[in-house]
Amino acid sequence: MQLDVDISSKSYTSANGKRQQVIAGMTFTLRRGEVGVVVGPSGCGKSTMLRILAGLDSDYQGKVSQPAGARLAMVFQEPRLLPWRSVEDNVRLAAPDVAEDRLSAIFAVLELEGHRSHFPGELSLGLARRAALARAFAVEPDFLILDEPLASLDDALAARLREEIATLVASRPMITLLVTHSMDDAVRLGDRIFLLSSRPARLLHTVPIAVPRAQRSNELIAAIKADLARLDFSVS
Ligand SMILES: Nc1ncnc2c1ncn2[C@@H]1O[C@H](COP(=O)(O)OP(=O)(O)OP(=O)(O)O)[C@@H](O)[C@H]1O
Repeated sequence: MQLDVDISSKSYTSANGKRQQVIAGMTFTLRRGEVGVVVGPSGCGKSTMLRILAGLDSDYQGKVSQPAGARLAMVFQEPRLLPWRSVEDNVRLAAPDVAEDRLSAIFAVLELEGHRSHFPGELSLGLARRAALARAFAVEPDFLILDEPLASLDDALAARLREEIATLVASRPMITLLVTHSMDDAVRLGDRIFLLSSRPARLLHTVPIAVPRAQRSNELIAAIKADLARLDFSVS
């Protein structure tokens, strides 16, 4: 089971009728069990790429082969929860067949047990993100897409949520693709890092990280980040 991506071009037509190219070339493969992390400057076309990979946008040049029969879950930048449903109902509606013990395990990992009956309007951004993640994992996806799941959280909460994502990713073999602005998140979570250029996005470097996630010491992470800093690449 693998995801094959070969996008040669993607353009939008703006309100004034001008065509704007957003993606200029991206070819990569992700296999089952792998976490791919996409890093690129703001506005370069990352969310656009994720929408294409999720099958939400077919207006591009190239070819994307999702794994046959793969169940997809996507967590958007803004947690899209149904406001009139509790956290637990949001999850159950997306995953009506989820087993009780699996549901409890997911809520426990994400520290949501005490929030099952809360409504989205009562949640902080961090909690809402975790609820959206719980919903994605309850679906038991084969292909998981996460669009900046740790953005605008404070450092301590982002670090905890990153650990929680790593635990969940380890709990089932799937293809995971995550977008982030943080090289630290990329090096801590990724098996392969895809570094994109500014708009129109082009894949500049693919950086594999061979050491298993659980064995990455702070020293190793710092060394990999130092190596990455030597590449011709900037996220700003
Ligand atoms: N539906 C659309 N119609 C026209 N232009 C769009 C549309 N969606 C995105 N764009 C433009 O495409 C470019 C890339 O947007 P996209 O959201 O993919 O970037 P991004 O890398 O995810 O940005 P960020 O890091 O800020 O989240 C931007 O210039 C944006 O304005």
